[in-house]
Amino acid sequence: MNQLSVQQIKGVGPKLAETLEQINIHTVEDLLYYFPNRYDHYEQKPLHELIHNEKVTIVGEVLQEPMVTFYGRKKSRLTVNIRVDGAVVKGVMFNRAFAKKHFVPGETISVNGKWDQHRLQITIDQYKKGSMDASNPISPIYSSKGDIKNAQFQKIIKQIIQDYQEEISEFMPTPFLTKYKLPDRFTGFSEMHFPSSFQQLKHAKRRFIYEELLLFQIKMQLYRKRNREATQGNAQVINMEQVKHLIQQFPFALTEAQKKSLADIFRDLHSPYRMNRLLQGDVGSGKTAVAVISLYGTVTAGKQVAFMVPTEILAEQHEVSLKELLPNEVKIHRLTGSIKGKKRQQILSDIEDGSCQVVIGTHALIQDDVHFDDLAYVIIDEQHRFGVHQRNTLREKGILADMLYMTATPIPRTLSITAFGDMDVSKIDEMPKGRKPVETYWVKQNMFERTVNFIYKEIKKGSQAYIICPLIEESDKLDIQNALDLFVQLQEVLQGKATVGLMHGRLSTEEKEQVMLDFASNNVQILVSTTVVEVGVNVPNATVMMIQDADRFGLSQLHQLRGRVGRGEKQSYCILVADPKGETGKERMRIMTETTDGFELAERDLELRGPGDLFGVKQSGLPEFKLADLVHDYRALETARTDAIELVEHQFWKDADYQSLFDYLQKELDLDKQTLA
Ligand SMILES: Nc1ncnc2c1ncn2[C@@H]1O[C@H](COP(=O)(O)OP(=O)(O)OP(=O)(O)O)[C@@H](O)[C@H]1O
Repeated sequence: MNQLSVQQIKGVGPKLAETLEQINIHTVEDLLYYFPNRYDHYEQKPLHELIHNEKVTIVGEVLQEPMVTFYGRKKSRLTVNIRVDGAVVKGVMFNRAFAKKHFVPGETISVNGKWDQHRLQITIDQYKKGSMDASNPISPIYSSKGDIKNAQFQKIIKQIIQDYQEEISEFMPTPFLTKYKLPDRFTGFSEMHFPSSFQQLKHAKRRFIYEELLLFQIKMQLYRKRNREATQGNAQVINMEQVKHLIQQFPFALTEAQKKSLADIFRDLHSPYRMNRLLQGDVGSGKTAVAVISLYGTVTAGKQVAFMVPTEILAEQHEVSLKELLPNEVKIHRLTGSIKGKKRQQILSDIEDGSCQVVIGTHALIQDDVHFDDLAYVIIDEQHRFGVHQRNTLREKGILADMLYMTATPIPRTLSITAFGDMDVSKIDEMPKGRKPVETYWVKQNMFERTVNFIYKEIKKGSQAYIICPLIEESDKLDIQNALDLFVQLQEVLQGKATVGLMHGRLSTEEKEQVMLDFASNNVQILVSTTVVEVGVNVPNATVMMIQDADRFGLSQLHQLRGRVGRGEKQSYCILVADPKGETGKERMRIMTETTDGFELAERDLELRGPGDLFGVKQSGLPEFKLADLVHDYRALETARTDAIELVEHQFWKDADYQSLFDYLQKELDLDKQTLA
């Protein structure tokens, strides 16, 4: 039935079909899943029960001809008096002067709009001659994408529900429908589009939310199964003696959590299955150390490693630490977008002939002209910035290497089982010994001088500081302290006392490199920067992180920034400079001063801002659900996941009762039973 094209629907001509195609509706099923984005409620209530400022419906008699006044260019205001229950209500409608003819004195009219109780006035959105259809008071409103009017949508969908009842077959397993008291598919669709009551609408929504999450989770579990089982021949022969030797040479002893993660990774690297693992750990917990040790394993197996990071700064920084930590004979190259010409050619050729064992770089690593000789291990740092799409690019390129994704962003469980449901997870849930929690203070803008004095005192003790600003240059629109201004100002104030550096995204690669080197070697004591230092930058001697206009950042981002300090043994400080106007801004500042636990912050951020903002849904490749909401439908998500795991473990595709579910999934997944068996 989902194959049925919209053109086959009665009343849909080629032109309408084309418009539907433009908004990505090709089949009858697409239309059925095009749920209303809200519902208007035309329930009539007595005047005294109407609530001020709410949308209401009023039915009454038009008292006299409406009055229309014109003002400005093309603007108009229509006023009409309507008699309701013996009272007179004033109806006001803007810029629809043509509607005057529909308001005929003595006739009944129904109007819908915002109610002003004090003036007994309604701002009319919709009107209809005669009484409202009392039999169907809940009316679906579709988002008016394209040129299709709401009434048209209603008509087509009504038609489908009438004509295709037989074809709308159920694919959800009956035991689940019974267990969760969910309506069947046909009832679900008809209640979603034309609810008989809000209660029924609620059940229909529950059904489709669960359906959406269950299908998604089954896909994840199937991917996971397929990845684990269908990619044999990946076993690496690692020289663990050499790896142990490297660990002994490290400047510190590994934490238990690091050791455990390493054990997980080495188990995967040794195994014939392809690793698909997420390494999660709060900022500064020592993920990079784990990555370095594990990649050395692959080097000892005589194979190549690609280490992908989100920014050029990080690529440089990691290159330096890799060269420091790994034995001299390991050949390491850095490949980023800004490396061009002969140098690039040389690097590409070293990668292709296998003489270079470790390549560290940005997206440039997955470009078409990069060919590896024997790539066996890919590490991707700051996972959410690459997202599912790029993960798939690697997969599509036929790269069957073992994969490790690292993220410092503590991912709330709801998100991790959604975005990373197809992966195994290792967590570093312990900080290296001797770390002191960063002390966080929230100060107002007018305390700037005191804060700078504080920073100066820290610098006299030999430490360093970051000052982060949201924008590079002054903007007319936003009254934000900007990096350039602040840089100039500080240079003046601290002349002869401290060196100040400036870092932002518009500097050339060489300039950025130089500034970072100067900061890393303490030639620059204060680094004024935009958020380019947000992820991964590691200068353990820095003890102050001051963030200007801190209320403009989300909690997770503030936490990332704060994570740039407190990376050594000295006490570190984070100073949030902000005069937030709204409650959410104030709340964020308070939360930051109360906890340094990344997971708690991420959960709070999710509550305050929603999953889209936290990760930037588009870039992150987080699935965009039609109905399900990752915050509110948390329970349904957990249930769906448990059910999906169970279904896949029990090989539901072999069970006759689950055939329709399998058939439904198969179309999208391109899976056949042989590969699954
Ligand atoms: N076990 C350990 N004991 C002491 N210091 C450690 C340990 N592991 C890592 N470090 C040091 O802690 C700092 C942070 O480590 P690393 O950069 O590996 O963390 P990370 O988790 O990658 O951080 P981020 O997420 O912020 O990039 C580094 O200076 C590193 O040398």
